[in-house]
Amino acid sequence: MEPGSRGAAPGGVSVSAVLPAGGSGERLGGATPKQFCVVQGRPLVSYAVRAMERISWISDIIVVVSPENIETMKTIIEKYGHKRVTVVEGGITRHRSIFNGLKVFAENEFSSHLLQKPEVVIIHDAVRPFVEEDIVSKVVMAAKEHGAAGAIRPLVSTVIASATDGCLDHSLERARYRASEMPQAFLFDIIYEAYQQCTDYDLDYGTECLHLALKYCKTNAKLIEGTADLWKVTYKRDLYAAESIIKDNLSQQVCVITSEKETLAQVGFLLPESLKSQIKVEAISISPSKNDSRLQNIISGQCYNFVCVNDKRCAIQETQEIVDVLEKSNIALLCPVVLISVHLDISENNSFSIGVDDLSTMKKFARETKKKNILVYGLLIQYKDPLLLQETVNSAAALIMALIKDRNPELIGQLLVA
Ligand SMILES: Nc1ccn([C@@H]2O[C@H](COP(=O)(O)OP(=O)(O)OP(=O)(O)O)[C@@H](O)[C@H]2O)c(=O)n1
Ligand SMILES: O=P(O)(O)OC[C@@H](O)[C@@H](O)[C@@H](O)CO
Repeated sequence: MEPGSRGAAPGGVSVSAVLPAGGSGERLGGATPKQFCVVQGRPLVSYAVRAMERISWISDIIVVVSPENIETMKTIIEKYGHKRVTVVEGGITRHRSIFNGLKVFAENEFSSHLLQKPEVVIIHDAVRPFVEEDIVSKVVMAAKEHGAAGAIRPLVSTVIASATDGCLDHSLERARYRASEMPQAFLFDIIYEAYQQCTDYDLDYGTECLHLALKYCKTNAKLIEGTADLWKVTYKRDLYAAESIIKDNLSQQVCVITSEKETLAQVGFLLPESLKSQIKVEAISISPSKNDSRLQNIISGQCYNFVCVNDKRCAIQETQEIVDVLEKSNIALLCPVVLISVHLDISENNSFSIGVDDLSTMKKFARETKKKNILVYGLLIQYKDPLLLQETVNSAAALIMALIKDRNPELIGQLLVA
């Protein structure tokens, strides 16, 4: 559902979310706090915001950032068209940031306008980009019933306690314990009351919101088994892992576009067949016009990869028409789209030649299109002997999959040869 339209919250409760994003990311290193590190062209925080936006029954999304990042966050919201988002100033610790995020519903000193207090408030670290509606709904429903709820995951390592001499004192039976993850959710009044009663020690050294609800409101949170992708980006390896998962999510489907021309029909059939063993393929035979319903449906289905098979030496015109359709659809606003322009040379003597001018035209076109977050690559399929057609098409399919999976902006405008 598009952000902005309201759906029915689970159990009919009003729900809002607080995303703490005010940290400095010391453990990850680098000058940029991890929530603002760019992954596939977009800051990490934008993924968590988008995940909450997609949940239509979340009324307000509060992003809590450090004072020096307020403007950065507002720019991100503007650039990526995020809706229902309010930016609030964070504190020197995560608990203090979360508390500030909650205050915007209770005290109007923290925001230019007092937001409607929700019955249930979700708290979700902004550096946990992979959160789906299902787990959020389960946690919210459990919080409505129990007062508090949180996602948990099995421990990977055993928890041990060290003695003062630095040696093992004891270890915990791993099966009895779980890792506390996010999202968490609370009846607003419970978690707000808990934060109001917090000592400075709690606010400065605590790491667990569920504990605050228990300590100050005698509320035993309901624990909900979460999915493996709820992990938090903490170290550099986590950022690499997040990028890899996002690329994989973008590489699930490809649309192969060929025209009805006879010269293209064979490759236009063989190429999708060769790709089908590696990726979901939508093959359409059209001259891409702006209002072709099949192309529009494929784009609406969140397809981020397109292959355009042409028989012209430098088919920028056809590719430009697809770029126009993609740009109009806004699909590249949040994630880069891969567009591979396949040039077919099946002439007897391979007279088809791509000159320096063609290559520089393609590079120039690709550089311009990159500004629209569309990555254009060239691929030449040439063969003389019809018996080599299938082998050449298989090689082309392998190159197409490599370009889709890698989504490397440094290779835009280059011409690969199958
Ligand atoms: N003063 C703080 C500290 C942390 N957070 C947020 O709380 C979430 C989880 O905290 P953590 O992973 O510890 O983030 P950092 O504190 O930035 O990491 P580090 O401890 O490595 O500095 C992050 O989204 C972080 O931005 C926050 O809002 N305000
Ligand atoms: O301790 P950190 O600041 O790294 O991250 C906060 C985590 O402790 C927290 O997100 C979960 O344990 C759930 O409370």
